[in-house]
Amino acid sequence: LIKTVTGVMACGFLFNSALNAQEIMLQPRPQDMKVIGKSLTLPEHVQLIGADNADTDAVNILKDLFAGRMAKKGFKVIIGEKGDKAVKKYARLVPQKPEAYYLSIDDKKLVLVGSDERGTFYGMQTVSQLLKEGNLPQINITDYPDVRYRGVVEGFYGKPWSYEDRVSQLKFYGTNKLNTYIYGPKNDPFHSSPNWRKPYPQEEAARMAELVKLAKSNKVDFVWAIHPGQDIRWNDEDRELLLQKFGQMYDLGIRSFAVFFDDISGEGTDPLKQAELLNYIDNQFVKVKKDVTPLVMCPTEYNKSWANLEKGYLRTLGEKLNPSIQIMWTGDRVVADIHRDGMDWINTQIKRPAYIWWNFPVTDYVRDHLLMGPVYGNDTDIAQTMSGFVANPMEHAEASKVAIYGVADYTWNMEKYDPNAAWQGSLKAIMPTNYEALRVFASHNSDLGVNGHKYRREESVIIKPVTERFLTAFQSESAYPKDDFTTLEREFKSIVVASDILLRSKDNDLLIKDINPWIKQFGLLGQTGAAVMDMLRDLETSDKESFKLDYSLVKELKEQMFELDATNNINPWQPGVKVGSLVLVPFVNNLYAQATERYNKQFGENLAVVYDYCPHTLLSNISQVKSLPLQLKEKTVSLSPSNEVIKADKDAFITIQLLKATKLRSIEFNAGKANLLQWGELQFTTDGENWQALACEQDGELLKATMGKESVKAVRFLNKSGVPQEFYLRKFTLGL
Ligand SMILES: CC1=[NH+][C@H]2[C@@H](O1)O[C@H](CO)[C@@H](O)[C@@H]2O
Repeated sequence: LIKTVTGVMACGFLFNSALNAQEIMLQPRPQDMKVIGKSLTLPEHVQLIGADNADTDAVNILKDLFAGRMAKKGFKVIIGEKGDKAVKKYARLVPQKPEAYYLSIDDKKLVLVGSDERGTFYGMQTVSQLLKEGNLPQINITDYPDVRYRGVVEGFYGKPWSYEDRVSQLKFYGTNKLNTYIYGPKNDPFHSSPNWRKPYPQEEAARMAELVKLAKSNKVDFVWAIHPGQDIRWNDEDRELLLQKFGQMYDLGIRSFAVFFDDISGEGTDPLKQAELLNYIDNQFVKVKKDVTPLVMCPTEYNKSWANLEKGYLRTLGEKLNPSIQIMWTGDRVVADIHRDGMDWINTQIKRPAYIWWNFPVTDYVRDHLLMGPVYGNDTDIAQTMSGFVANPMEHAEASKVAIYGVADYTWNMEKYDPNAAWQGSLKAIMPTNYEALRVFASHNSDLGVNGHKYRREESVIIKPVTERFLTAFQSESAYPKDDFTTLEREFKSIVVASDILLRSKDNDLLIKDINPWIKQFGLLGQTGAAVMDMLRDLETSDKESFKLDYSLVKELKEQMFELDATNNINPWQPGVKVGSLVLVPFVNNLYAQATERYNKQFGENLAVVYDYCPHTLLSNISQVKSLPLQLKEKTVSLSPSNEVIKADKDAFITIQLLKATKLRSIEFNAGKANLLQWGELQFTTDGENWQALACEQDGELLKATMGKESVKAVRFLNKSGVPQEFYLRKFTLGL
């Protein structure tokens, strides 16, 4: 033993057990990594070489990592960018690509060479991850990003992120090698019409300048976007006002700019005018300033389902826009995964690689849901077809990190992207201690529910087949498999435990505070499910008394869930707090109803059988509308509003049809247009056949029908102008 220890001590290190490449999980996954020897303990003394010329942010991280170990002589740490003298010997090993690096660690030295400053910084992020275990693997890494611009576009409707949110985000991007943050919150009045013309108030401007500085030290381009299209006038005055605003943002430190023309109607949608304005900005501002990155724009036709090829909007932009201007694209639809054929199509139209705006995990059209599942569904052989890939997140910043982490892995090394590995890594990153509780929560909160974009995600993947098999068995009166019963019961109990742990977790206060209502709702769902399983056990043992108790408990818990849903996250779009909506909630509701029916039959009782679903129907011939969900509350049925511009052809209609004719308390409709009644009409029918106009009073853009005494079977809004119309679907609500 002595000999062995003496042997390894010879080179001044204690060798730990050799890690093999698989055990070393790095985020994002590097392009090429080779373990070349056993891990080393941290050297006592570290001798820095090249630090004066190397990237400052990288050197700062290095000094933190090896704090207290700096010395004149010792383990060599050689750091620099290609071209620096200190790393001359290794320069040829660094890939000739932006943000690339070469990292080599052996028992004598650590060498880190960046193809540029970002490369060195990213290499240092990797060193920081390698040191996490408190030792140094002997390793060779050659690494670089697949996609040029990678990150996030804060481009959603709803409550913009807070300053604290953004600070946490920018640091997260630095750690995960994301280099782009596009600031474009739809509800920031100084981003969008009409106040895009105005400078930020002093206080807000100062905060923005702070964020820009933080972005810089995390190697993130802070891209400030403007959204002028809804009221821009194509004249010199507005053009100069826009340049002035960019100038003010430049003075705050902004060096990257974007112009969004999405979700607008009217004059601002003219592609020729848009191109002229953008080229003017490019020539008079971007090219003149010299330190500003290429201009980014979001087109009005930002997805293939809205492309009007005869009008040639996209082709015009492709032909007219300066080649360096990046054109954003959400894919085949507003919310869609990105595929090769779609990329080939758009790149041909716009004569450049598209800059992807991926509308995930944004939930501004399903605000009652959280999307915390894996990032998956995008092709992994399309890195060369895009210039950028930014994700549009939820208004819940911390919760969005699950998806952002996945996007960081996907865009850095696309071919080797593994959705599940990235998903687990993200959960560990945002909640290191209570990872398991968060995994349970996130695995059942990943689908959107029924929505206008028809975009769905997997949810409760492991337990889904068990619930289906179990329910089928129960319905067919055959004995359900005992181990399925146990599996389900355990799942519901693990949900209760996970919820309790998360509510008290100290891992990530921002996250727990932000999604608190969903965690509470999740705990109630777990309790409800466990109580329904108890009802089944009572049926098995013919224990009437216990059954009635468990039945009442479930009824009470469901009312608590309803109450929590009705009093949290209230908003005019999709209010409330939904959890496990794809698999667990329908399963629990169905089983509860079926067990009650079984009980009534078995004991000749008549406990109320409650099914939860919306019995009313939405009918429409507008493709953007017909898949929207109806929301049923105690006293109202509403159509889920939409953020986009609705294009309604002549004779377009939107109908809410009730299960049976009912006297209505109120009918309200808001299309975001004051001139609505010039081209549209609110109508009702008592028999589903004959329609009559509703007398309405107009309060701004809101239409309120005066109610008659008839029982109404359906209400519809009709475009009776004989020509296509554009409007917003802000509200369509019937008071029952
Ligand atoms: C490019 C684009 N603009 C809109 C649209 O996509 O839909 C997103 C999801 O609703 C919304 O957040 C965004 O502001």
